[in-house]
Amino acid sequence: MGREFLNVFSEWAEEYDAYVQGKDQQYKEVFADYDRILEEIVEKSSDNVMEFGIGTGNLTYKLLNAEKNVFAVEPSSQMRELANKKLPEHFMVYDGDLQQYPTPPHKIDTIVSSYVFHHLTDEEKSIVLKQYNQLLTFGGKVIFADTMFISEAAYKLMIEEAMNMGYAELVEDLNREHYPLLPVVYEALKQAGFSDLSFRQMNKFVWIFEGTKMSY
Ligand SMILES: C[S@@+](CC[C@H](N)C(=O)[O-])C[C@H]1O[C@@H](n2cnc3c(N)ncnc32)[C@H](O)[C@@H]1O
Repeated sequence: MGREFLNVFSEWAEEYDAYVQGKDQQYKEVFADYDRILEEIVEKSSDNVMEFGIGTGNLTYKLLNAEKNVFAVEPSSQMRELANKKLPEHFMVYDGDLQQYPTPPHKIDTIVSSYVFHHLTDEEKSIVLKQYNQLLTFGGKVIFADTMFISEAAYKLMIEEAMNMGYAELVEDLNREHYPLLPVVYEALKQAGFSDLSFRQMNKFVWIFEGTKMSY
């Protein structure tokens, strides 16, 4: 699992930046306030950041501009190629994913991702959050932005709404991938040893959640 959706992104890579800027009506609301979402992650981040699933490098770019030290991981070679064009010449983007990644060369006090966590099943999410807790320095944070739903009913309603709008691609996406429920993520974060948990809704689909490592 984990890399099961990779071909979607390899095919989507060239057009991805147009989507996040609202090119496709079906995904307009998913990417509403995209830049503000990334900027909020940057504001919350400390100096030594690990980023998963960097895509074309939009969040990485903002993190580097804010003078963060970034260890960037992305499994799609097409996405890595596009990110390399956007990012500074000698910046390395590593081949890796949410579950398997190279060891960071420096300590990590913040782990971030945007629009990525739903590639894992709930069980896999729980496992990796425990690993991230181990990876982080004391007081370190996990800060993820992704599509999430407050309940199963809210998830179903969103699929129904997309169906009524005739958004076949979005309906297929919502049915295929593992968009989590907030209470499930809350419990997984707690079980993984994170405290000071917070969830903030950024648009109709996307929330940013945050947890702090307060014990070893
Ligand atoms: C919707 S894009 C988000 C890209 C970028 N983070 C952004 O906010 O624009 C999802 C990215 O996650 C990557 N991805 C897919 N499966 C993954 C996995 N298991 N672990 C890490 N990244 C994954 C894809 O290749 C793609 O670049």
